[in-house]
Amino acid sequence: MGTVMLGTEVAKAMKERLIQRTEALKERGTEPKLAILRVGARPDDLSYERGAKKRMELTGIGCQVVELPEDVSQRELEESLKSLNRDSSVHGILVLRPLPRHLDEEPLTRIIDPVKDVDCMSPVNIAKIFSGDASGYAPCTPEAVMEMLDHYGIDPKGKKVTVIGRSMVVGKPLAMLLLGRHATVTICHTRTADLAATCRDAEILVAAAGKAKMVGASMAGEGAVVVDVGINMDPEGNLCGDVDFEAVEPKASFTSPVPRGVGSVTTSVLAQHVVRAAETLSGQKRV
Ligand SMILES: Nc1nc(=O)c2c([nH]1)NC[C@@H]1CN(c3ccc(C(=O)N[C@@H](CCC(=O)O)C(=O)O)cc3)C=[N+]21
Repeated sequence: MGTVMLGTEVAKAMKERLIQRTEALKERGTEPKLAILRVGARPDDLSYERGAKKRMELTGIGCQVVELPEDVSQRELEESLKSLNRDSSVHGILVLRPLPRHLDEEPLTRIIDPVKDVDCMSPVNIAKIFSGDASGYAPCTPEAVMEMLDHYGIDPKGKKVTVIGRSMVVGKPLAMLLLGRHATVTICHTRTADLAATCRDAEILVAAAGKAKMVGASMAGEGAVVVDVGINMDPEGNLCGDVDFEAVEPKASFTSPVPRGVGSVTTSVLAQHVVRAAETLSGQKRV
């Protein structure tokens, strides 16, 4: 029986540090604030927004929601983002994605101020993550995986790590963050020849494929660390991960569940990025 890695433990450890930084900002006259830009009302967006608002409140960070109608025009959406860029009371901007199909995300990635881009939409931040420039912001979910590994004392250095999934939101940035910590990273995807063997060979396995319970016991090595990043709905409509937790947990040394795993750390990383942006924008850069 290994250790179950709970997001609440990680979030609790991060919270105290974040409150101190937020208080220090307020003492110097800066009220850190996140703006969430939402188009329409997708259940996934609303769920994340609720968690983000609650987390900001717990850490003393302001949170403003800008809700635009589902049929908003591209021009209006871009104008809305530009006004958040210009608003000096806003330090972090989160554009909930994916956007409705009639909208083009690409121009937004170039409009958003990279210093306020706390969820890594901008090519500037993507390039920084690629080049290992710590002044950039990684997407919150991959950074939540790193926070979880650190909290449980799992050092990726020199470890064989397999990441299932190569999305720009999780798989690819996560591989870069792991590489930055000297892991030996293999990225698996739909064209990988022998997925099960590649997963079994990993000392740390991260599932970010978006396929409910695709990782069974035959895909986890004995004593491996298994991190589940999946956010799926099972046939009964409950949130579930990419990992079959019951089958894998008995073999693994550490396992993160869904819900109550990485997902519940993501908003703490978001809060950390807003605080860092406020420190940068108010000239109170941390040493
Ligand atoms: N730019 C952008 N970045 C995102 O990161 C992003 C997004 N847009 N759009 C929506 C999706 C969805 N998403 C979730 C993350 C965590 C939980 C989460 O906290 N899940 C809890 C359970 C919550 C529950 O039970 O409802 C858990 O895993 O323990 C949910 C949803 C991030 N998203």
